[in-house]
Amino acid sequence: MKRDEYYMRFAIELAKAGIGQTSPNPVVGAVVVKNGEIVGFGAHLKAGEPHAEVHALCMAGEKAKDADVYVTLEPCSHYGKTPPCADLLIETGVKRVIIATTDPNPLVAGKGIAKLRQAGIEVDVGILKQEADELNQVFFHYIATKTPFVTLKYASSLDGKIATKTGESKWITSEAARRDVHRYRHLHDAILVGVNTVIADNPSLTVRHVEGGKNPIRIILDTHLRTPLDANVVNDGEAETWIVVGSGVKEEKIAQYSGKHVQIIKMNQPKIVIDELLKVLGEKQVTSLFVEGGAEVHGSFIEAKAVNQVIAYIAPKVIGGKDAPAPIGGSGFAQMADVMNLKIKSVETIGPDLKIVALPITD
Ligand SMILES: Nc1c(/N=C/[C@H](O)[C@H](O)[C@H](O)COP(=O)(O)O)[nH]c(=O)[nH]c1=O
Ligand SMILES: Nc1c(N[C@@H]2O[C@H](COP(=O)(O)O)[C@@H](O)[C@H]2O)[nH]c(=O)[nH]c1=O
Ligand SMILES: [Zn+2]
Repeated sequence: MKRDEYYMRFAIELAKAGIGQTSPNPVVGAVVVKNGEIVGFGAHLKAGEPHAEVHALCMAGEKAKDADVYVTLEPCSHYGKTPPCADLLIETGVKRVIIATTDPNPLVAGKGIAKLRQAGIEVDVGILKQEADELNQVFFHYIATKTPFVTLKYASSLDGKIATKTGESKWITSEAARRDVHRYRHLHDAILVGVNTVIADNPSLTVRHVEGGKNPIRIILDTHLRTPLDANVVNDGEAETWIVVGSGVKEEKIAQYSGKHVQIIKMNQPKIVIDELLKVLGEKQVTSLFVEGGAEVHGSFIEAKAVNQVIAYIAPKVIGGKDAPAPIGGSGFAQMADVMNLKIKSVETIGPDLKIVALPITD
């Protein structure tokens, strides 16, 4: 068993090579071992390209016959954009397949394991399952719900303010914390802010502090289409930009943005309903959504119970003032019995700031 964990840990490390670039696929790592020697390994790097097992078996060549193969996710058994790995493992004549976790994709979900066993291959499941599941929390959520995994992020002062009473907010957190935020932007398919943030901050919402970072799709919640025509997000062409508006917005108003680098998404209700929005984004293959505020948007996602992860950056500063805004707007919960409960997943310092990651407790 110890050897199995050793090789699976290596496969998990390999899987991380694809983090942030395999969407809408999961990240997967694979290691081929023969007579106690690693003879091949691989990771899935991009949707549509070969799967981890294919890379690993290709590297192993002849040595893959009668070998042990460690995979962090159940080998696929269907023809997606690539042929099924289970069939390749069988054709190759491997002896044993060790799997960390099953694949909830209805097209796979146990069929890969069944196929291998029917072919007489020994299959062990569950080695380092916890660590392997952690890698693909976004993929597992998306496959199950067809809506994006939502991370809500805010930066506040020690006394819980996201700006001064005059609306100033540059900067609350440090350069180091903001770099960390850019890493999350790179990892996400899309980033979302409300039109008030666009009006107040004129943000670019791009990834600048990360080498080779990819810019997520920029989504602006803007019920009445108030996004300034000269805003960065509308003019810089740096990233795909969608403005989500309510059904009451007039076509001639939408026409004003026709020459801009934006796509207007008109919902079928006057107000933007978060659950509807998430379905629309899921249909557009947005598997992960980074909600960066402001307070009203955060309030609407919390009230819709549409948050899967909260990341709070707390700066050792005191802004004060009853009129200075707090991170979560909206009407809020009246009774303590109704508040949103979370479990703290991690607390760390980044530069002078604190970073807390918390996961909502779904009863
Ligand atoms: N004001 C702060 C933040 N403010 C975040 C704003 O909502 C908005 O996303 C930024 O102004 C966008 O800037 P950019 O041009 O996209 O880099 N976020 C932070 O993490 N720390 C802060 O101090
Ligand atoms: N990336 C990955 C798997 N991904 C599985 O296959 C599906 C994508 O198939 P395709 O469209 O052909 O790329 C994806 O939804 C997930 O269920 N499976 C594996 O055996 N190994 C891999 O490395
Ligand atoms: Zn596969």
